[in-house]
Amino acid sequence: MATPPKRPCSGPRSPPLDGSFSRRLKKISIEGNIAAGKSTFVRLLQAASDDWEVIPEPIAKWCNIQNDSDDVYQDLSSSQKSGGNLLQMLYDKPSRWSYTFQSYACLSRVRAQLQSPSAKLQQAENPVQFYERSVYSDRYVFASNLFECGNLTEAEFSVYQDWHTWLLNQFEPDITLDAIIYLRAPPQRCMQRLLHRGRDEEQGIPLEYLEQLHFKHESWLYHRNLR
Ligand SMILES: Nc1ncnc2c1ncn2[C@@H]1O[C@H](COP(=O)(O)OP(=O)(O)OP(=O)(O)O)[C@@H](O)[C@H]1O
Ligand SMILES: Nc1nc(=O)c2ncn([C@H]3C[C@H](O)[C@@H](CO)O3)c2[nH]1
Repeated sequence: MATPPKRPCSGPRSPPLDGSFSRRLKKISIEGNIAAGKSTFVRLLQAASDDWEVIPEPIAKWCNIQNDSDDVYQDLSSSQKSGGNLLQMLYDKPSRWSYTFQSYACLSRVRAQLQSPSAKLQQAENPVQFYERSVYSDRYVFASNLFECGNLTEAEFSVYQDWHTWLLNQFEPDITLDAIIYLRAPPQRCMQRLLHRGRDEEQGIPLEYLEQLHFKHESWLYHRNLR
């Protein structure tokens, strides 16, 4: 059977944006440790200007809310509807679920970073899309940390890195960020906020994990190139 021709990668499912809008649109990710305050901060950004649009981290998708009347549930793929709570599975048994979780988290971040601006944003003079985390923290913070802790094997991490590099090359320049805002918070403070927030899946997270993630954020954002 003949191989189908390669589809153009920039926005295959969305109408093309006009060139002047694409040039004006800025893409910024908000990075930080667990419970550093990213969701709180992006909610403030959303309310601050009509020119700003927020794309939240799709945690509801990872937790698979089992409610047919819920908009988020309607948006889940059929494989995920029967897939359980991936975030819970990750925290319960990281050596089994890290590769699966990391692949799915990254896929949802690629989708998020390629999301078409809303109709309202397309009218904006200085449009900005803010993302809660990015394909970069997925790799340089979370996947890298899971590998260093032995929860991703060498083979899994190298397969992950291979398709991550390939995917980003395919979607360049649409996926490229203009800036990163890092919310720096000491791990102890993140721990207090996390316990106070009380999300079920995260109840067993030890301080040591937050310290590892803190170190990964710092070394990634201060000592490495972003690509
Ligand atoms: N600047 C702040 N000062 C004090 N408390 C805060 C601040 N920002 C957020 N919080 C509180 O800390 C908790 C965690 O905040 P939030 O959910 O915004 O973190 P997050 O970075 O989005 O977490 P996650 O990494 O899990 O997505 C919440 O209970 C929130 O109300
Ligand atoms: N392992 C791992 N990889 C990721 O890319 C990732 N992104 C977010 N998270 C976890 C942190 C919070 O508990 C919760 C909400 O941010 O989800 C992740 N965990």
